[in-house]
Formats: sequence, C-alpha cells, structure tokens
Amino acid sequence: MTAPASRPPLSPAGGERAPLALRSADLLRTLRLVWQASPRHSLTYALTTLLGSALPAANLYVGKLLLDGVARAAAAGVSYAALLSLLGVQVALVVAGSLMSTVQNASQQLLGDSLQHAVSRRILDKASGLSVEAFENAETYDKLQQAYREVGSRPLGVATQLVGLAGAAVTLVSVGALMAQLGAWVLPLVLLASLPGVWVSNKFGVENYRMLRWQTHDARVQNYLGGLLTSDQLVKEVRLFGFEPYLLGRWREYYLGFRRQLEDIIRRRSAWGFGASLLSALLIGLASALILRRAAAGEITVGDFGIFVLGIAQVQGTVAGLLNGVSGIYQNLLYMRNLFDFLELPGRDLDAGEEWRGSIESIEFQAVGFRYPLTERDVLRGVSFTVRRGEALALVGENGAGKTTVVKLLTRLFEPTSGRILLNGQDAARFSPRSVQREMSIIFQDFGQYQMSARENVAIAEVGRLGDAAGVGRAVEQAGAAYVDDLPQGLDTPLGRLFQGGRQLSGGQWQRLALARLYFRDASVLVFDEPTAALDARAEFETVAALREQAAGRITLLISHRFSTVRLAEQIILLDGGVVREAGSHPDLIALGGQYAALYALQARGYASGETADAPADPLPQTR
Ligand SMILES: Nc1ncnc2c1ncn2[C@@H]1O[C@H](COP(=O)(O)OP(=O)(O)OP(=O)(O)O)[C@@H](O)[C@H]1O
Repeated sequence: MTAPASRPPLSPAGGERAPLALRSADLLRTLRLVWQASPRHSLTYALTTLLGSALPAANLYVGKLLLDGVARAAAAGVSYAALLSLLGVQVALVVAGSLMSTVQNASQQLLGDSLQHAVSRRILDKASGLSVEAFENAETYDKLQQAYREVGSRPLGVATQLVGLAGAAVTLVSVGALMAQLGAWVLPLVLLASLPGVWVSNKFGVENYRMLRWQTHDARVQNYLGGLLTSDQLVKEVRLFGFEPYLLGRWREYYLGFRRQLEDIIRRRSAWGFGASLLSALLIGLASALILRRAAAGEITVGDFGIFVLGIAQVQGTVAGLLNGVSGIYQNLLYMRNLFDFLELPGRDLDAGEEWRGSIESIEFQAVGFRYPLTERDVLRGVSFTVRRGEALALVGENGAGKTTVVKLLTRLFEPTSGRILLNGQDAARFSPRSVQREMSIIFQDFGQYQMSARENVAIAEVGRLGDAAGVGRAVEQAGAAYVDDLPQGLDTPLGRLFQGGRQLSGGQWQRLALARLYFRDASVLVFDEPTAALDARAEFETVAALREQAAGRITLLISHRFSTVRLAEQIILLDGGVVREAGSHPDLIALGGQYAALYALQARGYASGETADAPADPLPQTR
C-alpha cells in the first residue's frame, strides 16, 4: 500500500488512446447491450424523444402567430375566435409535450433498471468464470471495481445521449429554419455562442475521467483501510493493538490526496467556465443588437422578434445538448471500455478437456515445478511423489515451504509450470478441471464461513443435494459438528453476524462445519489443509479418528503442523523451500534423524515442557 502522495503518476488510460474503430465497436456493443436489456423500453424511449424534439419549433411557430395575432388585434384585424383557436393549438402542443416526456421518463427509468441488472449479471457471470489466478492479481480487482462502479449509469448514458443527438438534430433543423428567416447572421452567431461552454465541459469531462481512473487503485486501498475499521472479524485485534488512529490517519491521507486533485480540477473548471460564459454573452449581445436594428427599421414583426428571443435559448440549449451529447458519448465510451476490458479478461473454461469419469485411484506428481503468475521465483521445484487409494500422504514443512501450493496444483486451481500430474496414470491436464474437481473434496486453511444457514454451509459442497437431509446429518456427525442441533433452528439457523438473526460460531465450530462440508461431497480424494488448527484437543482427536475412518478406500492428502496428526499418514513428505527434502513413513523419518526428526523432537519438547510448567526446569521463565 502506498500513500497517494508517493504514488507515481499513472499513464493515461489505455482506453483514451483507443483507435476510432475500437471506439465505434464499443459504441455498437454498448447499444446492443442496451437493446438486449429491454427492447420495448429502448424503442419507447427513442420514439418519445424524437417526437418530443419536433415540439419546440411547433411551439415557437404557434407562439409567433399568437404574438402577431395579438398585435394585429390591437388594430382590430383579427377575431377573438381566431386567437382562441391558436391558443387551443398551443395548449394541445403543451399537453402532447408533457405526455411525451412522462412516457420518456418512465421508459428511461425502467430501461436503466433493466440495464443495471443485465450488466451486473454479466459482470458476476464473468467473475465466476475467472480463474483463481486472476483473483491473485491486483489489476483484476481494479478492473472489477471500475466495471462495477459504472454499471448503472454509463451504458444508459451512451444510449440516451445518442437518441438525444438525433432529437437535438430534429430540434435544431426545425428551430434553425424558423430563425434563419430573421437574417443570415442570426443563426450562425447564436450557434457560435454555444460553443465555448461545450468545449469547457468536454475538456473537464475527460480530465475528470482520468482523475477517477488514476484514483481507482488508491480508492481501493482507502476502502480497505475503512473496511478494517468496520470489520466485525478484525474489531478485537484492532482494539487490542489500538491502531485505529493509524488506520484513520492513513484513510484520511488518501482522502486529502483525492481532495487536492478535486479542488484543482474544480478551480480550473470554474475559471474556464466563467470565461466561456462571458464570451458567449458577448456573441448573443451582438446578435441581439443586429436584430434590434432590423426591428427599428420595421423589417420584422413582433412575432418574429418573439421567435428570436425564445429561439436563442432553444438553439443554445440544443447545440449545447448536441455537442455535450457527442462528448458525453465519448466520455461514456471511455468508461464502457473499463467494463469491456473486464468482460474481455481471459476466462478459464473449467469444462474444457475430456470429462473425467470414475474415482481417482492414484495421484502421481512427476518433477512438478510451479511459479505464481507475475512473480520471479519458483515456489515448487521437481516435486515428485505417488499416493494410492487407501493411503494418506502428509505434507509437512515450515511456513511458506509450498504445501498449500501442492494442493492448489492437485486440485487444478493452478496448472504446473513444469512437470506433470498423473491421475490413474493419465496426464491430468487432458481432463477438464471441473470434472476432476468433482472427485475431490477439501477443507482449506482459510475455509469459508458462509453467512447462510448451517445446512447450506454443509450442502453447498454439492448444491444438487441441498435437500439431502440424511446426507447433511451424516456429514455433520462425521465432522463432530453435532452442536448445530442445539442452535435455535437447528440446521436451518442462519450463521454469522452480518445479517439479522444470525448466530455467530466459534473458530473451532466453523472449522467443524467446514469439515462437514468436506465429508458431504462423495469424493475419492480428500484434502485436509490444516484441518485441526482451530480445534480443541478432544475435537482434534475425534477429527483425526474420523479422518482415518474416512481415509479407507480413498486418497487422503493432509497438511498439518501437528505431528500427532501427521504421523498417522503412510507417507510423509517434508518440503523445504519448494523442494522435497525427506520422504517416508513416520518411523522411517524419525530413524533418518533429519529435519523431520528435528521438528518432531522440537514439538515433543514443547509438550514436555508444557507438562512441567508448574515447576519449570528451564530457568528462562523465572528470569522474565
Ligand atoms: N498467490 C500467490 N502469489 C505469489 N506467491 C505466493 C502466492 N501464494 C503463496 N505464494 C508464495 O509461495 C510460497 C509457498 O506458499 P504456500 O502457501 O504453498 O506455503 P505453505 O507451505 O502452505 O505455508 P503455510 O504453512 O504458512 O501455510 C510462499 O513463499 C508464498 O509466499
């Protein structure tokens, strides 16, 4: 995590430099997205906008006729009935306008809602198809966040602005035709007056986009820091160590960085905006002076002058809308690129490859090596072992030795960078990861604590069997998680603190539930990554006993720092810096007198000194 001040300036977003072809492709893709979200509302919105765009000119024209009528009425040239019928037309136009905008607003809202749902759905679909590898990458998170942030507004923005452009063109041509009759220079001057404001808003729109994009990473860090202060899981540790002020300070540091950038952009935008409005007022003043000269010469009627006065606002508003629409589409497409970037991330097709059928009888690692993506170091080198049905293999080694990585490769979450993994003598890479994973069940070191019911926590291991009450009961029993029966609604009690009515469990209770989840899936390979870390002594004993029972007829892979658990395995592999240093059964390795024996002796000594804690032989405790 770096503070915003020390963060090097990022290069402009790749999307900004995208060629026109890509931009047009993005535009078409966005429109397709909008259309697919709701064809009916897209069509209604487009039609009402276009029809509504012709109304201003009609209004102006009827207004002019009315004004001229009133002027002539003063000279008794027009009847009351004629004036009334003109008024009737104007009222009808107003009613039509308000009907159009009501339908337009309603369809826009419904379209926006459908679109938000459709795009969120795509993002979630994509996220669920990404490899585990992608989630280890900060860039993926940035893309995900950028995509999510813009999900609601941007695609709708592109569509409404595009329809708005067409509408503005209709308005401009029709109102422009009326104004053109007032003199050749009127329309050009009024059009020119609209440009400075639009230019400023476009310039700063793009700058704003760049600022937000550059801030994405830091905003994520800031969110994370805020999350630490509001996390139910971390509150104990944060309070105890008392580092709230530190977190708050860092959180605020990020805010101040963002604030400085915001102030800078607002300051410059205001100055430019003020200049632009002065220039535009000058041009309008000039147009007004010219038309007044014609009025003084008696060349135009009162109604014509009315068209000029009302038309200025209309043309200015429409031109601004038109140009802002163009730049708005451009800016929105920049944001859409973020979304498309995320949607275009290479997914991993877990179903690609032959379908694995039947149980796994043997696993063989042949000189397997592995390096995490975007890193420079092999974390496994030349790892070889074989384990067969009915056997348990334990992986031991110090923190960071590579044990969990072996599990990630075995379970096909990652693929080896060298060597091969054979299943029943066949290269695992031939088979679809998902079909192989179906034969495996696992409890990870950082197992999930799902804020759902206890039953769901167990049965999500095989969602097709959510209704299998007997199976859930069996798994709960095997995992020693019978405490769930005492929960207020038994297995249907919602767990966790996040939602109303949820029951929080202890660390060990959660772990037993994760074990039940492992047992629930009928798999031929069971993987236990630190299965007893949070368990009390009795639970550990029971778990190990259940594990031995379950292991018969299956392949068991076990990672543990507890030698009481490890020693039960037929084969033990000691990993050191990603390399197999020692391999054999517990008695073999003890007899070898190497690193395993030393670690075992160390742990045994720990237990022994624990037993004599009342009368320590070691002088150290007394001197402290
Ligand atoms: N996602 C990752 N990206 C890069 N390096 C990683 C990643 N996960 C683990 N590593 C590195 O790989 C090495 C092996 O990690 P691994 O988690 O396999 O160790 P372990 O033996 O299971 O450790 P522990 O006993 O602490 O669980 C470590 O040096 C670790 O820093």
